[in-house]
This record gives sequence, structure tokens and C-alpha cells, in this order.
Amino acid sequence: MKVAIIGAGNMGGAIARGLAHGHYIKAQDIIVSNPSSGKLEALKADFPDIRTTHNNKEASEDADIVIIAVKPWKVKEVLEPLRLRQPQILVSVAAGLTFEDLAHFVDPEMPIFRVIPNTAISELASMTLIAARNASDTQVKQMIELFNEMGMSILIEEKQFAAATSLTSCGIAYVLKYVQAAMQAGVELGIKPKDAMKMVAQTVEGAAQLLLKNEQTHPVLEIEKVTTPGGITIKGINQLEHDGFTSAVINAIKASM
Ligand SMILES: NC(=O)C1=CN([C@@H]2O[C@H](COP(=O)(O)OP(=O)(O)OC[C@H]3O[C@@H](n4cnc5c(N)ncnc54)[C@H](O)[C@@H]3O)[C@@H](O)[C@H]2O)C=CC1
Ligand SMILES: O=C(O)[C@@H]1CCC=N1
Repeated sequence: MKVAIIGAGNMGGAIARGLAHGHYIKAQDIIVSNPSSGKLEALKADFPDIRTTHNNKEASEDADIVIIAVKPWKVKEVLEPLRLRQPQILVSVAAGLTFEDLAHFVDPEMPIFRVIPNTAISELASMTLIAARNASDTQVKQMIELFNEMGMSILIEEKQFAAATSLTSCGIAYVLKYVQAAMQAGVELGIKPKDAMKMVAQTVEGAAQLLLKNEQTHPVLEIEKVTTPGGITIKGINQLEHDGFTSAVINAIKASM
């Protein structure tokens, strides 16, 4: 199966690297197109078998799957001249562009996937959202498997996309804001910034593993395990609530929609 990636920026570059790392698509079956050379050269340096070009048409014409990874406001001008049609499959990572929008730029009957990874895709640790239109069950399964190679993917309905994007894609930034804030506290308390970063990042990773590896658990149960009655954790938890932590997070997630 041949895959064309149009746009070699944060997302396109990370997807190219993720696919080349994985087992599903061979590096020589990946072609990446970008107007400037720097990002393409960097890709080639890491994966010499990946093909690169400055010509989007050349990239897409033989591809079974075309992944469009340019900024949302460029999607129309980039997609329309490519005249994509069945049996090709379009994958758009453009945030905010709906199936209805995308169908105007390609054969409206062709299979289209909206896919939203997050930036952890570069570490093969993305939480990737997938929604499908005009796709067969086999194509949907294939797309889930493809993005599972770069972390974890989940099929959702398009109407859930905005909320889910806020949780996952913007969510990376919110989690990092927690890390940054905790580091600031640690540094004030005398811990070296690099040590503080490791301590907090591994703690976040551990919290995530507790939830991901135990389907029956819930944050409340895990918080209870740490929170000794009369102990120190409850003092911090209550301070977070006094300072509006839960409310601030809910407002942030809703503001990103
Ligand atoms: N950065 C993020 O966390 C996420 C981004 N997205 C979406 O991914 C898409 C790409 O975003 P980024 O990778 O962050 O942007 P970026 O700016 O890093 O990459 C865009 C790339 O497209 C290239 N490009 C510009 N015009 C082009 C053209 N005519 N033909 C081919 N390539 C062209 C640019 O040179 C650049 O390398 C956006 O639509 C964004 O909404 C989706 C989920 C998360
Ligand atoms: O902030 C943004 O608009 C992009 C889309 C989702 C994550 N980053």
C-alpha cells in the first residue's frame, strides 16, 4: 500500500516517521511532499528509503492513501488540484475541517477519514482520534491499525471531534502546563530544573499507566490510594480545589472547542 503525505511539518513529518518505524507500510512506499527542502532532507536523513518531492501531484497520483497535513486554511488550495478519487482514500488531519468541507475538494463519494493525532505521535505515543465517511469496515480497521502503530487510536463520531480534540490534542498542552507549574514549585523548593522535570514527567507517566493498565479503575480510586486521612496529600488536593483547579481545567477544555 502506498501512502502520500502532503505537508512535512510537525504532523506530516511525525506521521511519516511513525509509519516508517512501523510494520504496516514500507518506508519506500511512503512519499512526502513539501514546498521547502529542509524538512524533507531531515526526513531523508532519518529514513533514506522514504521518497520526497516538492510536487504534490506527483506524490498523490499513485498513492492509495493521501494524508493531507497542511494548515487548515491551505487545505482547499492544496486538495482541489489533486483531484483525488476512489479507490484512493483521503485522510485529513486538519483540525476543524468537517467531512462536509472536505467533500467539496475531492470526489465526494470517496472514503474520507478525519484523523487528529497529538504531538506525542513523534514518540509513537499519540492519542489519535479517527472518524470515517464512506469507508468500508475493512478500511476503518486498516486505519485504526495504521495509527495504533503510532500510539493508541480510537474511532469516534464526527460530532464528538471538537470535544475530543480539546481533550487529546490541546490536552497535551494542558498536561504540560501542569508539569511546568509543578516544576516551578519544585525549583522554588530547591530542586534542580532538570531533576524536577524528570520527577514530574515520570509521575505523569505513572498516573497514566495506572489508568491505562487497569480497566476497572478510576481517578477517584487511584487518588484515594495516595490520600492518607490526616496526611499530606489531602492538604494539597484541598488547596487545588480552593484555587479552582477542577473548574479551571473544565473551562480550558470547553474554551478550546
Ligand atoms: N500541531 C498539532 O498539535 C496538531 C495539528 N493538527 C493539524 O495538522 C495540520 C498541520 O499542522 P502542523 O503540522 O502543526 O503545521 P506545520 O506548519 O508544522 O506543517 C505544515 C506543513 O505544510 C507545508 N505546506 C505549506 N504549504 C504547502 C503546500 N502547498 N503543499 C504542501 N505542503 C505545504 C509547510 O511547509 C509545513 O511544512 C493542521 O491542519 C493542524 O490543524 C492536528 C492535530 C494536532
Ligand atoms: O491549537 C490548534 O489549533 C491545533 C489543533 C489541535 C491542536 N493544535
